Amino acid sequence: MGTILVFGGTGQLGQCLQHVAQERRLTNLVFLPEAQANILNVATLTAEFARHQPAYVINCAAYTAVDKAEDEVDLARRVNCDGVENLARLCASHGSTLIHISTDFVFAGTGNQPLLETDEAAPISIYGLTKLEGEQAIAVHTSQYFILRTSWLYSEYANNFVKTMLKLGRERDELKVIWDQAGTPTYAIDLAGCILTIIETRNQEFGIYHYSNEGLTSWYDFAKAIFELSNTPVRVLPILTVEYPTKAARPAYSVMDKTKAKTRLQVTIPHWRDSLKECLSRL
Ligand SMILES: NC(=O)C1=CN([C@@H]2O[C@H](COP(=O)(O)OP(=O)(O)OC[C@H]3O[C@@H](n4cnc5c(N)ncnc54)[C@H](OP(=O)(O)O)[C@@H]3O)[C@@H](O)[C@H]2O)C=CC1
Ligand SMILES: Cc1cn([C@H]2C[C@H](O)[C@@H](COP(=O)(O)OP(=O)(O)O[C@H]3O[C@@H](C)C(=O)[C@@H](O)[C@H]3O)O2)c(=O)[nH]c1=O
Repeated sequence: MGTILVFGGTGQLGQCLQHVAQERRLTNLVFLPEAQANILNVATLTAEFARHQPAYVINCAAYTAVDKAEDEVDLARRVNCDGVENLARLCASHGSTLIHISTDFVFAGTGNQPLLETDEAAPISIYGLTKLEGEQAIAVHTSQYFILRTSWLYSEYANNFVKTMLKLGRERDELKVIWDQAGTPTYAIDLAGCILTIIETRNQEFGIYHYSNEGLTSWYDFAKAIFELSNTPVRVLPILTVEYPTKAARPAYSVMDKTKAKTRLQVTIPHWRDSLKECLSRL
C-alpha cells in the first residue's frame, strides 16, 4: 500500500483518521509532528516527501474559522489555497495520490435540490472561496487526486457544533438555533473510514466527490436531536438566520447528492441520526 502521509493530523478529522486507522490495524500512516507538518513551508515539505516517498497524501490541514476568515483573508487563502497547491505540486512530482477535503460552503446555497459535484460552485464566504481556490489549484497541478467535499463535520475530537451544543446545553436553560439553513451533518469518523477505504481498495476513480451522512436537517433540528439523544433538558427555540448575525454568510441549502461516492467509492453511508447516536455514546 505504501506510506500514507497525513497533514493536519492534530485537527478533528486528523484525530479521527488516527482512530480509524488503529481500528483497521493500518500501520503505514505517518502523522508528522507539528514542526514538520506546516503546509506553507515548501522546504520542509520537500524534505518530508523525499524522506517518505508517500504513495498517498491525506490533507486534513485547513483554515476552518469561518467567521474569522472574513478578517484574515490572506492567512485563510495561504492555508486553504497556497498550502494545498504546495501539496499538489509535490504529489505530482512524486507520483503520490492526494486525498483532500473540501466543503459544502463552496456552494451559494440558493437552490433546493441536492447538489451534484458538477453543480456550479459560487461561494458566499471567504472560507468557502479559499476552499474552492484550493480545489482549483489541485486540478491544475495534478490529475491523481480525490477531493471529498463534506459538510457540518463533528466528532468526539476537537471543536464542533455537537460539542458546542452539549456545553451550552449544560450552561443554559434556553438556546436559540437557526432553522432556515438546511444541510447534512457528517460524523468525521465516517469520513475517515471513507478516506481509508479509498486507499485500501486502491481506488483509481479520481475526481471530486460529495460525502456527508445520509438525510438532511437544519441546525435547529440537529440541536434538538443532540439534546434529545443525550437527555439534556434544555429548551431550543428555532430562529431565522437574520436573527443570528454572523460575520460570514452561510449557505441556506447545502445538502449534497452522494450518488457518485456510493457508486464509485464502495462506501455505505449511515444516516446522520444513527451516526450522531454513535458519537454521543463515545463522548
Ligand atoms: N469542521 C467542519 O465542520 C468542516 C470541515 N471541512 C473540511 O474538513 C477538513 C478537516 O476539518 P477539521 O478537522 O474539522 O478542521 P480542524 O480545524 O479541526 O483541523 C484543521 C487542522 O489544520 C491545521 N493547520 C492549520 N494551518 C496549517 C498549516 N499551515 N499547516 C499544517 N496544518 C495546519 C490546524 O492546526 P492548528 O489548530 O494548530 O491551526 C488543525 O490541526 C478541512 O479541510 C475543512 O475545511 C469541511 C466541511 C465541514
Ligand atoms: C452556537 C450557535 C450556532 N448557531 C448557528 C450558526 C451557524 O449558522 C450554525 C453552525 O454554527 P458553527 O459556527 O458551529 O458552524 P460553522 O462554522 O458555520 O460550520 C461550518 O464549518 C465549516 C468549516 C464548514 O466547512 C461547514 O460545512 C460547516 O460545518 O449554527 C445558532 O443558530 N445558535 C447557536 O447557539
